Amino acid sequence: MSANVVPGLEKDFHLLQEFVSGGSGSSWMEYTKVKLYTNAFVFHDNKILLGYKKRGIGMHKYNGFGGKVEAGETCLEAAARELEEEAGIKSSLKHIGVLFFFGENEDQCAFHIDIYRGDGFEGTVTESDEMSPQWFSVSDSSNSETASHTPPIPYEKLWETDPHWFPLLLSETPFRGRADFRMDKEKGKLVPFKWWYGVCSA
Ligand SMILES: COc1nc(N)nc2c1ncn2[C@H]1C[C@H](O)[C@@H](COP(=O)(O)OP(=O)(O)OP(=O)(O)O)O1
Repeated sequence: MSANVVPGLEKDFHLLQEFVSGGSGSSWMEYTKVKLYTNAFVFHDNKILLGYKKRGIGMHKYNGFGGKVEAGETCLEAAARELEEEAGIKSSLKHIGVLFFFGENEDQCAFHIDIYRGDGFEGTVTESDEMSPQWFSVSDSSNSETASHTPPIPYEKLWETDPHWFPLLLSETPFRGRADFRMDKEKGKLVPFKWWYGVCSA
């Protein structure tokens, strides 16, 4: 296997073309286990639905709707379940990407997050214990009536590495990526120190 293969993204790595990479880290951190998660982003009428996370991982950030894949369910089933539990809606979900994420922790546990995109939805968007849903504009803000009533995507309130791959989600471009976070003792939080994102060329 090539030395440039990003650990965690071995599957179909040869089909990926680098989109963006960066950070100060020279090598990827070691992990000993991987947990499966999902994250679903619903689009409607030139808007994207994001949830303000009220508790748990990523608290106080905006994100898609998702969580752990439970035993006995597929990632797609988990994504649909989490979307309904956290936002009260159903959508026809298409797999659009994978995020492999490692944040320094004692268990050396990494996250494999399957990212889904849904265009349109059924049901009524409803706040849950975990997420407060809100629509954001994906239009060019200068010439859209929708945009004038809907705030733009709050990039500064997403996970710090999300702005790297959001253009791919918005343009429906399949992607894979990895981001490693390290504990910054002065800031008292995990901060990104190495990332790589690629687009699927086949
Ligand atoms: C860079 O790291 C991350 N980026 C993004 N965009 N999303 C991430 C990152 N790390 C985790 N996530 C996502 C993956 C999941 O959608 C949620 C976390 O799920 P949660 O812990 O809330 O899982 P649940 O099964 O819902 O948890 P409960 O047992 O509390 O219901 O964040």
